[in-house]
Amino acid sequence: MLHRRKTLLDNLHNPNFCQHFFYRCLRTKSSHGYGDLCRKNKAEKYGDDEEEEGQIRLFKSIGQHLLTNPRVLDSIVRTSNIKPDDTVLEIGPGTGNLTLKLLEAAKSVVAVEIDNRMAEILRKRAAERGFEDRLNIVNGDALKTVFPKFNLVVANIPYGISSPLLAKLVYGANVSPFRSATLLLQKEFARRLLAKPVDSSVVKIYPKTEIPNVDLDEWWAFTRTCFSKKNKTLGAAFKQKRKLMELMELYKPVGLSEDSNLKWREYDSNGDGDEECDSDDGALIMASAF
Ligand SMILES: C[S@@+](CC[C@H](N)C(=O)[O-])C[C@H]1O[C@@H](n2cnc3c(N)ncnc32)[C@H](O)[C@@H]1O
Repeated sequence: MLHRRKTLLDNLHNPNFCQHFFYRCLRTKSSHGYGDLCRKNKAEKYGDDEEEEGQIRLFKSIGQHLLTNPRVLDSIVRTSNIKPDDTVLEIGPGTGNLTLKLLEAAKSVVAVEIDNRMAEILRKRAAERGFEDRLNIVNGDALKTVFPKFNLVVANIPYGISSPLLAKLVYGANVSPFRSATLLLQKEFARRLLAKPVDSSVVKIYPKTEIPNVDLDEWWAFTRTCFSKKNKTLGAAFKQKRKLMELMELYKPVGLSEDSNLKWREYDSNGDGDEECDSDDGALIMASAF
């Protein structure tokens, strides 16, 4: 299992690994002409940050921004390099603007959508185009659902779950190996993921062929400890006594000597107190370090 998970690791720092593409005009107003479904119930469920777009209510709290620019949609599909025998996983298909394009190119599409209004619209649109037999709609939370088999990922993913979703794709148990993942990300997230300024928010991730010889659980604990506070450099983190003690705890099983323990303690310049944990940054660093 560990071996299989490691084959999914992405070298996101390698310039040949990630490609950046267009970023302007990625999100435009939608006008699907579908009815205003379940407005009251959804507003209660997702909070009051709804926004009317066309005739369907969108909820910013679950990242509902629909992509309607055909040029952008076509570019994403081109970038994905879909082959006729591919099964594509799309997370957050919304009303299906991208899904229908994917279905034109792929053998089949697995679409995981949390909002049953969107899932219904997608189902209807796919049936109108005769695609229903090649579309598997999973109506549920992508973070909790076990994905059916797929071999390629293409998605305009919901911003709010970008980090845990990426971690699930890369490290998740029961996640199929995939050839690449073409993801439309929030620009700020793409910048953090690649650890450099970006002028695009579409990234293409390729699974790594060489597997780093590390224990992923140890690595995860290490990165969480190092990057547990937003906007703090490693240098600043390592000056904290509490942080050093956490690292010492992590290293105990591999037999760090007492001497090095003492040396580390000498770096404790101010030893300030407790910190909040930002697992989002931890997950990102964990993914990008490979
Ligand atoms: C940025 S929109 C993209 C919609 C569509 N793919 C497009 O490009 O027009 C994100 C979609 O993800 C869905 N979504 C949000 N959170 C989700 C989750 N946890 N699991 C599955 N889908 C989710 C939203 O309902 C929304 O349809």
